[in-house]
Amino acid sequence: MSERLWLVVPAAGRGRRMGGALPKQYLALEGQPVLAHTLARLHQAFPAARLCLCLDADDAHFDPAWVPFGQWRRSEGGSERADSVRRALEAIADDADADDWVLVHDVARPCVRVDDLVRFYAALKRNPVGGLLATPVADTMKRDDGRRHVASTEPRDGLWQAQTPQGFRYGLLRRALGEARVRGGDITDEASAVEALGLAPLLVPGRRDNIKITHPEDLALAGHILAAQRDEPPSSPGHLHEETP
Ligand SMILES: Nc1ccn([C@@H]2O[C@H](COP(=O)(O)OP(=O)(O)OP(=O)(O)O)[C@@H](O)[C@H]2O)c(=O)n1
Ligand SMILES: C[C@](O)(CO)[C@H](O)COP(=O)(O)O
Repeated sequence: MSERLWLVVPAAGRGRRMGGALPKQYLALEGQPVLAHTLARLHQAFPAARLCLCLDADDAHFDPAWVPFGQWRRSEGGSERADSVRRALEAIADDADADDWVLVHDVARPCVRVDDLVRFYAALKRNPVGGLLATPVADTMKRDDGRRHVASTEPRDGLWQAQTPQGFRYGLLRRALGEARVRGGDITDEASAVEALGLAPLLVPGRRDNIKITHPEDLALAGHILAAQRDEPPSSPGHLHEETP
């Protein structure tokens, strides 16, 4: 059987840093819930992919009308993001092959560009380990002394900010997240679980407008980004970083 593409969208977070009663994936962004924007972008890039959407078991806000995919299923979220993704991989186990690609994309990143999604997937195919969209750190980095005073200025050379999607073969990702669970500790993205196996995921240069809506001010920012992206000429390079060698 030929390899297939699965999209896993963790959408079971409570949005504690955002605050408010409604989880951030259901907040209105340009007249639509954040979740609908994110799924629409993924569908534009990968219309034939199979989607697994991680939702909280008690989610009272989700509407299946927001899902544009023909083939999709929902899985139950876990207590942490990694648990939600792990459960999604279990939920597709009957149909997924070890060599299938799985792209994991936060529901809270609705501004990801369709051309970056397509470019990212193409880049993955050139790297057996898989990889992630990321941007080089652009600010001067300070370490604090625990009391909000600067202890040191840290070199930023070689530092990248991890984004999503992060993409790996199904078999590798399932093993990596399974072993991470046994080891314990905090895994905030898929790549770190794969790194712990001694492998080196590819850093695919992304763009800084693929923000994660985390804090209250991010929602307005996402609205401005979507509006600006709409007004861009189709061939605009945006703030794309050079491809790494
Ligand atoms: N148990 C969890 C926690 C997070 N997520 C998802 O993982 C992504 C990134 O997480 P984050 O921004 O931390 O979202 P929240 O957990 O909702 O936010 P917070 O940490 O502020 O509570 C989001 O798409 C979120 O819905 C998830 O599916 N299951
Ligand atoms: C996966 C991620 O979006 C990459 O930046 C991020 O690690 C999620 O982290 P969070 O602390 O759970 O928001």
